[in-house]
Amino acid sequence: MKRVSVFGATGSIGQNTLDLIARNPEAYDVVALTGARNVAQLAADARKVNAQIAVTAEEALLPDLRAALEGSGIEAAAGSAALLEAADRPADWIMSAIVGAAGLAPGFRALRHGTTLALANKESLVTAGPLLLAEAKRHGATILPVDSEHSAVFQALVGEDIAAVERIIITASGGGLRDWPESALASATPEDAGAHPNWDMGHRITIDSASMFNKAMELIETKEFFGIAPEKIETVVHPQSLIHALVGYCDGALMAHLGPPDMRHAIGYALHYPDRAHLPVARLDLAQIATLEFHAPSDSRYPALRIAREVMAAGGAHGCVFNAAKEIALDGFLAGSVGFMDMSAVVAETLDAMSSRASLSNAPQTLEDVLNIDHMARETAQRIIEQRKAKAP
Ligand SMILES: NC(=O)C1=CN([C@@H]2O[C@H](COP(=O)(O)OP(=O)(O)OC[C@H]3O[C@@H](n4cnc5c(N)ncnc54)[C@H](OP(=O)(O)O)[C@@H]3O)[C@@H](O)[C@H]2O)C=CC1
Ligand SMILES: CC(=O)[C@@H](O)[C@H](O)COP(=O)(O)O
Ligand SMILES: [Mn+2]
Repeated sequence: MKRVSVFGATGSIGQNTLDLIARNPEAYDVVALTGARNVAQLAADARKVNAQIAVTAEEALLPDLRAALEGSGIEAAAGSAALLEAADRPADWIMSAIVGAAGLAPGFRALRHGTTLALANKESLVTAGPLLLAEAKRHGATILPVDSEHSAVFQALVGEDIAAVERIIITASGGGLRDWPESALASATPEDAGAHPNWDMGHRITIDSASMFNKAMELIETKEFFGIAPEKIETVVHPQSLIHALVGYCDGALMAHLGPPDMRHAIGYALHYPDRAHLPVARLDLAQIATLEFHAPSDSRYPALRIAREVMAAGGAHGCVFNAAKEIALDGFLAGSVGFMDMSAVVAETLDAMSSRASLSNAPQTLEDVLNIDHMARETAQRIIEQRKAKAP
């Protein structure tokens, strides 16, 4: 039996992962499930898959989790130390699907044990890519990409020499506001931006799709994970989200990965890797689809893409600042204190402010370094939001 743990089990990726695991219960021994606020779901899933332990990130919710697990024999725990302890529990395969930089430390910890880390948490690579990959190498651990575009690239690279890659193209749906006139975007609300045209995902990544911060993160994720020069990484708007990525080789061949917009494909690929197994995803009917469209993303509509290019060029700790500032700007948007188009301004101003205060040119050497820079960037972004509010008419 494969010993598996799911971090972020109550979220969109976590639920899709558990769907695959629950379809084949005799194949898996579930070690740990983690969540945060949704302890009812966490406890129900822990019972369903007979997990050893359920952990909520929210210490105050431990009594609720204990009550929900009463009589099951399943351990309950809470808080950040408990998340790390869960990552220390022996497992062959661990899904990293906590949202935000909060997912970095548990995933990083799990690598110590030489496990296979299925990485949905893109923030880990944006924030600390080189450190994470080095930690995996040090301990003989494997990181498998789960983000749909990166899983697609990974699959298009099987049997190929990375040196023969001329370009990588990751596709973008254009997000929930793609049909809005650009002049109206400034007034978009979280509700407007929170409906994705193709994918059913968590609220934060759905809004990041609308602003293209999701694609901006994915450009950086591509650079970090595949070690490809930024100028070889492109994005193209593809409204159907059926081609997830393409890899272009030096002979002009372009290998595309197609599939329905269902994350159980990328999760299942990582779960069964290096084998392929039957997965319960729809099969594409190309004659029915008939048309696949593509167009270049507009620079003025999606400033996040330009910022990501600057971050990739600058390297060092800029990705960490970029992600932290983006998380704070998104919090502000959700709270109504930052406009939709102002999120990119907050991120750009935070990068400017941090560059003048401290040298970001060196890659962080330890997890503590990363967490310190992340903390500083969050404070800086928060201050910039306050200053912008004070200046607003
Ligand atoms: N959804 C998708 O299809 C895709 C997602 N990703 C990436 O995967 C990750 C997860 O995304 P998604 O599943 O959509 O997100 P969701 O918001 O649906 O789920 C997030 C999960 O993280 C938990 N969580 C939230 N905050 C914390 C915290 N501070 N500490 C510990 N756990 C926490 C949540 O718990 P609770 O709900 O109990 O509060 C939940 O289990 C993100 O990094 C995202 O960018 C990548 C590609 C596709
Ligand atoms: C499913 C997945 O991988 C998401 O990251 C997806 O890419 C979001 O869609 P867009 O960012 O293309 O709108
Ligand atoms: Mn993606």
